[in-house]
Amino acid sequence: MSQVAGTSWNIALLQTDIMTGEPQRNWEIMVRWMEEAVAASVKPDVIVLPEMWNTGYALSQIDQLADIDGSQTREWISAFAKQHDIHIVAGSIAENRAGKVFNTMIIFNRSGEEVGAYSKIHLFRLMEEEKYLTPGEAFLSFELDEMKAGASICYDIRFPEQARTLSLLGAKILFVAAEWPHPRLHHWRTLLMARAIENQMYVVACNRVGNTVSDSFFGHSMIIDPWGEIIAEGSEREEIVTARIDLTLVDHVRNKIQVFEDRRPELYGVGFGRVAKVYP
Ligand SMILES: O=C(O)CCC(=O)C(=O)O
Repeated sequence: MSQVAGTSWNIALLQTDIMTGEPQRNWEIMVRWMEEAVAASVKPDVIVLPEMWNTGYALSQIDQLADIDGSQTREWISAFAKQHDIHIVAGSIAENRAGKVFNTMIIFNRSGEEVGAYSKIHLFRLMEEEKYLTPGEAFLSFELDEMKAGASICYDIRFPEQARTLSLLGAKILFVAAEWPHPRLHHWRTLLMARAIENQMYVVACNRVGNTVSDSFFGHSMIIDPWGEIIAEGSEREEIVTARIDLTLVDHVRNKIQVFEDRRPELYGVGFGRVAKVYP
């Protein structure tokens, strides 16, 4: 049974494998995982899916495989959220909008209403995303149970400006969908912890597992509290990673160490900061 809306949530991260280039099969697999998550003895308030779970990194065929306007995904996920009375941060999907393909996270509330959509703004050149995908142009802050949250996709977490901007807009929790591969596990864990500590917010990150011809994805989905403590972490296999989070902890941490009051934005940013001395 859900606790008081907006203060305490049970989270379930669906740390699944993804079949490259098989959207129908991926939907069938994902719906089984979602059904397993909602049937658990502790029913989740929020379930989170990984990045590009409809197609995987089938980039050379992505314009044919991407969901047109995300309409099929929207119909399916909205119906599931409403039927099961849960919020769904639907990872991200390849979405074809007027012939351009975006890597888009879509979020639905318990009533099945879409409360936000965010297209990845930082495309990852190491996987040639910029050759096949179009970047989004805006951050996304959204609300679930009147609690402000922010959206982030994989490579985005290397850019602290995004999470900082979202927390300045009021976000108390950052949802991250990822397909983050070996050998950069150390980066994944460190960056997620840093985003939680510096912004004094929950970071809830779902990463896929499994292999493609070129990459091996390590899972290690994580739920990190605003002190930077890891309260749940996945293995390298398919599983549902769960934890209960108390969102009132965010205000407690922000009152204890007043990072947001102590910021000096007038000194930040190249061209804005005053450099006292330059050596040599
Ligand atoms: O930044 C990284 O090391 C991984 C990023 C990534 O795999 C992605 O954005 O898809």
